[in-house]
Amino acid sequence: MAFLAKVSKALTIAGSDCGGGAGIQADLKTFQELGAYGMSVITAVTAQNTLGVQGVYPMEAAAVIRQLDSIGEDLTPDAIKTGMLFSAEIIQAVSAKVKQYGWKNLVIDPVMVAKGGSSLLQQEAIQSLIKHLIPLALVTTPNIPEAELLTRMPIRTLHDREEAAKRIIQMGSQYVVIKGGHDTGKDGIIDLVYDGGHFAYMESKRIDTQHTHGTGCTYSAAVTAELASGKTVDEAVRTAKGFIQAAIEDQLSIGGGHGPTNHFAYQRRMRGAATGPQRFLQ
Ligand SMILES: Nc1ncnc2c1ncn2[C@@H]1O[C@H](COP(=O)(O)OP(=O)(O)OP(=O)(O)O)[C@@H](O)[C@H]1O
Ligand SMILES: Cc1ncc(COP(=O)(O)O)c(N)n1
Repeated sequence: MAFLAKVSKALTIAGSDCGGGAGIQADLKTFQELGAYGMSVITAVTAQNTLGVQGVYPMEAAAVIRQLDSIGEDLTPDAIKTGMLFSAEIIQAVSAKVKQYGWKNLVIDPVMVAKGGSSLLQQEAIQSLIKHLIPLALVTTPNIPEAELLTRMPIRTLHDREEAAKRIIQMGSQYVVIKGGHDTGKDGIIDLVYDGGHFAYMESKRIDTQHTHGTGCTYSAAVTAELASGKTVDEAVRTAKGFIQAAIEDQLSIGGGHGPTNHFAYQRRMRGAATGPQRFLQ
């Protein structure tokens, strides 16, 4: 008799990045590397590469709803993440389906603006995110500018960040991670993790590189893959930090601008680095 292997399943609801560094593509690569079966619901197609975003083509809400139903009618994700959602209409559709199917372990990466400055979320959709989606979240993972827009407060100090984290918990998310990638003031980076009870500070050294396209997508996808396999939030954010640190450190030579992170790096290190895709590049 054939042996049917059980595998954890992770779903990403996000935009496509044809250049492969961010969005759906970064998420699926990260799921695969961390052992989760990856599924995707596409909210928008973007034309982008390491030089910037050349086009944004949102899906009709009906197409997003149909994809969500195809997942919900047959497949039960063990964890879900959202990335680029683009409009209030899509956010409301996603929130309704998460509730309808009773999906748990929702990670929200509140993607708003691409590194090059292109808008990936309509301004008026921010309120929708706060009202409809964040109350369903297990973990919300804004970067500093996103946390400022969600909370409408400037974030300059660590104390400001703690205050912003409290406000995001009040919106209904069970955990919040305010990522420190945009904090230019110091040599080190601190990701602040808050569960409504106590603050944890995940510190790492800042890697001096321009190849950080898709760091937020990759980080939140790693959290999602770990939650899908039954890890706690504390365990998941720790592994995700290791995953993104390796992915930024072991730079790939791809494109002429802000290159993608290295999704192979974490597992390659785990295997002892002797084998793996990078050897073909040397
Ligand atoms: N230069 C860096 N060196 C080390 N870690 C970094 C660096 N930049 C970002 N990170 C880490 O990458 C993760 C994502 O953080 P970041 O603040 O870049 O998210 P983001 O801005 O949402 O990403 P994106 O630009 O892809 O949307 C965090 O864990 C952060 O600490
Ligand atoms: C489809 C999609 N989703 C998310 C991002 C954010 O990533 P970054 O801020 O690194 O450009 C992106 N550029 N494209």
